[in-house]
Amino acid sequence: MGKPNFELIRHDVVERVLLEVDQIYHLACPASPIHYKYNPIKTSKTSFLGTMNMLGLAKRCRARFLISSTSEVYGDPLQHPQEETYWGNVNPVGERSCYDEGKRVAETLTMDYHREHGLEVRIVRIFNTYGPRMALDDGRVVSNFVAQALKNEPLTVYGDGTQTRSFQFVTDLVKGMVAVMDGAHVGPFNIGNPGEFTMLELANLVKEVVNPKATIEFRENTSDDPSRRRPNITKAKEILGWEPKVALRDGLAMMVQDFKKRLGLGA
Ligand SMILES: O=c1ccn([C@@H]2O[C@H](COP(=O)(O)OP(=O)(O)O[C@H]3OC[C@@H](O)[C@H](O)[C@H]3O)[C@@H](O)[C@H]2O)c(=O)[nH]1
Repeated sequence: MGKPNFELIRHDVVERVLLEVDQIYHLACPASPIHYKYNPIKTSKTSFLGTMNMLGLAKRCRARFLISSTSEVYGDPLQHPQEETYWGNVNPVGERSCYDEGKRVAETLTMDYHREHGLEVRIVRIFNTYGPRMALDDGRVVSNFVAQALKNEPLTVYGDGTQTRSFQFVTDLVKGMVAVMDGAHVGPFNIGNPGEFTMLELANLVKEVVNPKATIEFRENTSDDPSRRRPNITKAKEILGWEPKVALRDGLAMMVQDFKKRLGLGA
């Protein structure tokens, strides 16, 4: 921002756009379950038509194209931890499938442009990510718990809290994506932090780091919630020399500073 060669354009990727570019990081899509389920047909359109439009743009400019895919392509995984070679266990007719199947077809389109048109493409599968500047109403678990703990509200644990996730700090993700884009391999690459936690463990860690007086409230879980998730990152480590550096406890502390400011609680 403010740099002479920087241009910010607000545009819906579902509509075509003519730009001159060398590289495309195609990240456009709601990623929080409450947001992608809010308008599921639009989520599918964004994943399919949006990706097709961005691939068309990459083809016209001969630009290198990176698709931000997701750990959700593995669905409720029967393999644990998940390797890139795993084809996944996704419900095609469930409430999450607009996103899961949307990202799966986005990967398919990406590979077809690569095979049919020789386009240079890269695929990253992003695992749960958190960090400063997340929307306060994002709805994903880490930002929910941090905001709730700061506001002295109960931490809302969905289901019995035994489901697991592996959380990566945003700066690790950005470094991973750039390493994939600048590297020589198409992927797919899992980009995530293998440190795995149950939601109850996460709630207790947030209590410890943010507010020891916070309480926990159990809520009904959402449908098709994956029971466990953890990336195998051997491929990214060996091929790209990338691995995450920020531990959950340290990442949470950095997030708290930012959330405090934005909630008007003083840093
Ligand atoms: O307040 C909450 C929110 C969520 N949860 C639970 O926490 C777990 C994680 O839920 P989130 O909504 O943060 O994220 P999910 O893992 O379901 O989906 C995410 O996965 C990977 C990314 O690609 C996507 O950004 C997103 O779809 C789930 O088991 C959910 O039930 C809570 O216990 N309490």
